[in-house]
Amino acid sequence: MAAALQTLGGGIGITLHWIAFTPTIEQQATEEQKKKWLKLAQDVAIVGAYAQTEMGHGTFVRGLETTATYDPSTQEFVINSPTLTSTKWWPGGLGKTANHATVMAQLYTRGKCYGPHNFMVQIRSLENHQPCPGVTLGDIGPKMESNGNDNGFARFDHVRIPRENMLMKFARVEADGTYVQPPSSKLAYSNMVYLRGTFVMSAAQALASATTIAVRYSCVRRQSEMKPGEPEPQILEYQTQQYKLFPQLAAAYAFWFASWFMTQQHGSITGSMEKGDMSGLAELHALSAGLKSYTTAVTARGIDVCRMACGGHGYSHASGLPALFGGAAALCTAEGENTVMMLQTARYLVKCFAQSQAGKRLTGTVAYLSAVQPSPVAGNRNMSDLGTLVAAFQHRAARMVRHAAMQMQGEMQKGKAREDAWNSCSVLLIKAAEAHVHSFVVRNFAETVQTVEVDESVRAVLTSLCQLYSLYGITEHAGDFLKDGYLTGRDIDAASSHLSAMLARVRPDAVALVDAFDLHDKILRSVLGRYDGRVYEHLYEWAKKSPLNKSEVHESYYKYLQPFLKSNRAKL
Ligand SMILES: CCCCCCCCCCCCCCCCCCCCCCCCCCCCCC(=O)SCCNC(=O)CCNC(=O)[C@H](O)C(C)(C)COP(=O)(O)OP(=O)(O)OC[C@H]1O[C@@H](n2cnc3c(N)ncnc32)[C@H](O)[C@@H]1OP(=O)(O)O
Ligand SMILES: Cc1cc2nc3c(=O)[nH]c(=O)nc-3n(C[C@H](O)[C@H](O)[C@H](O)COP(=O)(O)OP(=O)(O)OC[C@H]3O[C@@H](n4cnc5c(N)ncnc54)[C@H](O)[C@@H]3O)c2cc1C
Repeated sequence: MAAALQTLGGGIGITLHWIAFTPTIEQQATEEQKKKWLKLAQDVAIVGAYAQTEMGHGTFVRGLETTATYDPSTQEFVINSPTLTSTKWWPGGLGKTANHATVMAQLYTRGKCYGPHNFMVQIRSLENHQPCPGVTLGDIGPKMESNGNDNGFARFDHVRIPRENMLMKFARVEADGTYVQPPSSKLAYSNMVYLRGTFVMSAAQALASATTIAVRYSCVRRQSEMKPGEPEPQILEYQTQQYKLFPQLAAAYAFWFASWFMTQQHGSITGSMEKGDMSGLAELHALSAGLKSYTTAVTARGIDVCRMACGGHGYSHASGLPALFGGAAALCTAEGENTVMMLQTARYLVKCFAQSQAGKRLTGTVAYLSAVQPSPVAGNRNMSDLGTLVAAFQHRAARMVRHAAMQMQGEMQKGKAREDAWNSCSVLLIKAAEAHVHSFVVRNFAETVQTVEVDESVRAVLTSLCQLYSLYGITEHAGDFLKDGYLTGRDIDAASSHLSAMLARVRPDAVALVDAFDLHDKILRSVLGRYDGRVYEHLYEWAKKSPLNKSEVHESYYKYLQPFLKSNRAKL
């Protein structure tokens, strides 16, 4: 259903109905409210948007300007857009598709502001789809990609909704206007944590798609001479092509396994939260924010590497790679801009470091921060051993977290306010948080390949892929590992030569590794990545369908070129 609506063409966007609007009802509505709206949403009897971001604020949720003011005399909330910058801006489906929206607004009752909360607002008539009274709607215009989705704007002119339309699972407003606190003010943000977790899977899927296209095409494409007089080789025989593609292929698997962990963590922690135990929320937020930021950034860069590895045809929309890149680029900004998200993870790491310094034993994804010894023990390490590689990444992350936190402490000891010290160390903090997430992805990848129930021959291939991913990370960030002598130059050279060996070892399984994603041609939508490998015939057919080829001489010749040529010839 969703796919059908999605492919209806321009102006229809139902993605956010499924990934944001409906989950918000599931996570933030009371049982009573779920009875009223959840089935309607699940059956697409209503279509919703998740309207949080405004023209003036996306990152800083506490700065949102839309207001929801409680009127006890009518037991209604008045939803209002007081300024131009309070206009809701970007929500998917808001422009032309949705007839409902969960609107994030500053809640006012009895003259006091209680911060951002979610409200269910009907925005279009269920009869004729016209905007409801007081609601102004529209599309925000063409974007980098995903132009089939009507990301829209909305303004509210004192729109009245019943008190019961405030999503009240966590916080409540009683009939007399009394505000009842939630167990944590951040529970209103819970759906963002959920969505960020799903972005990790989207990143894996996007990178899986891009590597499928590029690896298959690299087996079809033959170019140049490796040895004089020999036939042109498949471009995948070039080590440079393997160096471009196989780390992205390994990352797709690494991120897919990380998304398994994220899904499991989200389920178990939200399960505990349902029973009132909020203790896991902070780590869940930090992990989802960091993984979302890290995986989407690596994926966007990786898709562009795949695009470039396909030469000119990679730049054509026939490849499917520009569209994938545009989508992945959106994942870097949406649902929490990547820098801001990684800073959230850094904030959590600095807190955990301080607790560890105070003697607390750390657990979960930060346990290694307490265990790692500051003084490195140099020596000839076995750079093909997964345990050695995981330990190297954890040492690097622990060192960088410690360094950033100590730098910040130093700034504050010089008299800087905490916020100023934070800002002046934020580049170090970002790098430390990235190293932390990278070490988590490596450890999780290694643990998964060692425990996942597969045939031993498959385990061997996945182990090679994990070694390749880890060795690539070490050689790409060699300076971080060399800095305190934990790894030596010899170790880095060993890592580099093992990486070359891994490229050669993965080569025979490369096509099987992408075929394992089982991405149908209809999903891949790529002439270059076709399962049957008949690229050139279908590239020609694809080109012939270009709108410009509808006429042999395009109308622009008569309008512009012909007069221009004539006038130039007349001057000769
Ligand atoms: C191997 C692979 C196999 C593959 C198999 C293939 C299968 C087949 C699949 C098919 C494949 C097909 C290919 C698919 C390709 C897909 C890729 C293309 C997709 C393209 C789609 C385009 C994108 C569409 C979707 C877009 C959806 C976007 C929706 C939105 O954007 S909604 C709006 C999102 N907005 C935000 O996120 C706002 C961000 N800002 C904030 O969250 C907050 O403002 C803040 C930055 C966190 C700051 O908040 P505060 O100021 O309040 O907090 P402060 O920093 O002061 O901290 C206070 C304490 O609060 C804690 N805290 C903060 N937030 C949270 C929280 N959420 N939860 C808990 N706690 C929180 C914080 O930690 C502080 O705590 P303290 O330190 O203890 O004090
Ligand atoms: C394709 C797409 C779909 C979207 N769908 C939805 C949707 O359905 N619903 C919805 O509500 N929103 C949606 N959004 C909006 C999205 O959530 C916001 O764009 C996103 O949260 C980023 O906020 P912003 O645009 O205000 O960026 P800004 O925060 O203005 O970012 C600009 C720059 O400022 C920097 N910056 C900001 N704050 C800090 C800080 N504290 N420290 C350091 N640097 C900082 C950022 O790192 C960035 O470099 C969508 C966006 C896109 C692109």
